[in-house]
Amino acid sequence: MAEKNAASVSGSGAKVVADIGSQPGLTPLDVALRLACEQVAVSDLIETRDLTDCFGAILREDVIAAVNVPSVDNSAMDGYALRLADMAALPQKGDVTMPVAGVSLAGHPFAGEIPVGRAIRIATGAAIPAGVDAVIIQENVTANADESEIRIERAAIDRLRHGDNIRRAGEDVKQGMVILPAGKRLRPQDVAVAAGQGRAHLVVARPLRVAVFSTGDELAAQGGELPPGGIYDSNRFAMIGMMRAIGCDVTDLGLLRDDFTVLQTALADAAQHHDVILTSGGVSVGKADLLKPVVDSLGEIHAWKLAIKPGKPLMRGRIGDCLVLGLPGNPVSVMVSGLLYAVPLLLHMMGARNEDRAAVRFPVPAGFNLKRGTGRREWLRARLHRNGNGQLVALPFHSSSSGVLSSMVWAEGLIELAENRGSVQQGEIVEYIAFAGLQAF
Ligand SMILES: Nc1nc2c(c(=O)[nH]1)N[C@H]1C(S)=C(S)[C@@H](COP(=O)(O)OP(=O)(O)OC[C@H]3O[C@@H](n4cnc5c(N)ncnc54)[C@H](O)[C@@H]3O)O[C@H]1N2
Ligand code: MOO
Repeated sequence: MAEKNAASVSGSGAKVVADIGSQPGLTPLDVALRLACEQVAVSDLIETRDLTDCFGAILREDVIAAVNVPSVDNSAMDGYALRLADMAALPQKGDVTMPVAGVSLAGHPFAGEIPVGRAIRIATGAAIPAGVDAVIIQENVTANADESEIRIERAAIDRLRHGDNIRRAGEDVKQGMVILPAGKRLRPQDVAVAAGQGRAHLVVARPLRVAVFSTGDELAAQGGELPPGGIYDSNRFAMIGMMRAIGCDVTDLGLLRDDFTVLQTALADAAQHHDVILTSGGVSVGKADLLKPVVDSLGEIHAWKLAIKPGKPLMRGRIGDCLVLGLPGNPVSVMVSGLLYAVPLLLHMMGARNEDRAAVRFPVPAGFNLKRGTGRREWLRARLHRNGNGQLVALPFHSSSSGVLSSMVWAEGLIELAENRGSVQQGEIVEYIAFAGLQAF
């Protein structure tokens, strides 16, 4: 029956039915993210920032080149600017000598046209005088003591071609072109290219205000005693780190007990002052898993349970205008669902372009065997390893438990196994996602 294989996700009155293959009740990640991006609006909050504060921000304007870069033809090397016609007029055998008519330095151009039969001493970045066809590097030239005359090696003359060592105006950036499109997450080179246009400010997304807290009666705060059976809260730090890495303005709301009223009061208050609430724990089906009923009592639940491993019980809801993301409590689940669901969704809210969210993924042979059923997309904590034949293979951590946070410390990336992927045999190709390619690392 079609119903059995369909996940139904309701939100804002909309009912969406997704085909989820062999995991009834679970929504595949791609579907869940697409629905979330449709239902959660791109924030219209933008701000103008000094260039030096723009690193990592999401650009919210198209940056159009105001000037050509370089602004004029200039020399790529230190040497001598020449006319090719003069070279042709010289004796065609042996080294040649030529008088030097002047100097062109960066910021101090030679005025006027190059005189016939003469060279101009030129520095890297200096404007090419009118009439010049090529620059010969100084290593191929010997100047006399007062640099009034040069001797040019024959081999260098024979090699010289029109345009040699000349960088043309607009060769790098042409005036009028979109040099940075809106939605780009600004890396050092992006900010630098804007600086090259003389821009002192850019319009970027205002950081989302994200409230973060961990839930669970077993949790203890750092610096305090660890009660019997207790566990120090680690998830909050993983969440804060991931949110800061994508430029969010994070409020650390600490630990909350598994108590309906405590959670309700804290969430209601946080929703007033934040764009997003990000929590860990309490989203599964246990007696103390109160997050869903609490969010339901204050707003709406839009999605629950994804066809992913780890991270299955992830919840998305809303309290007023505040997005609520309830990540599952297991420490690896927090990180994996945070990196692959929360981070892309929040980047979408800040206006990031799709392409910028693509992780660095590449196919690698498996260096392992794995028995596996199908249904959920799964990520194994992994590393790349060069085997005895010099071949790069992906190796998973020895435990796939979502409680083993140290596996994330060991790992340098994730092996992704698609929903319909069966068992893996050594040597078969698997998808590897490098942490370095994920936005929050
Ligand atoms: N009967 C079922 N039980 C469970 C299911 C299920 O479908 N049926 N799903 C499992 C999956 S998958 C996950 S993931 C967990 C998630 O449950 P919760 O979100 O309710 O998380 P908790 O129960 O609160 O905690 C799970 C685990 O993680 C530890 N934890 C929690 N918070 C932190 C923290 N801040 N720092 C460090 N460690 C934390 C907690 O002590 C638990 O060990 O549910 C499964 N159960
Ligand atoms: O997300 Mo749960 O961690 O699939 O174990």
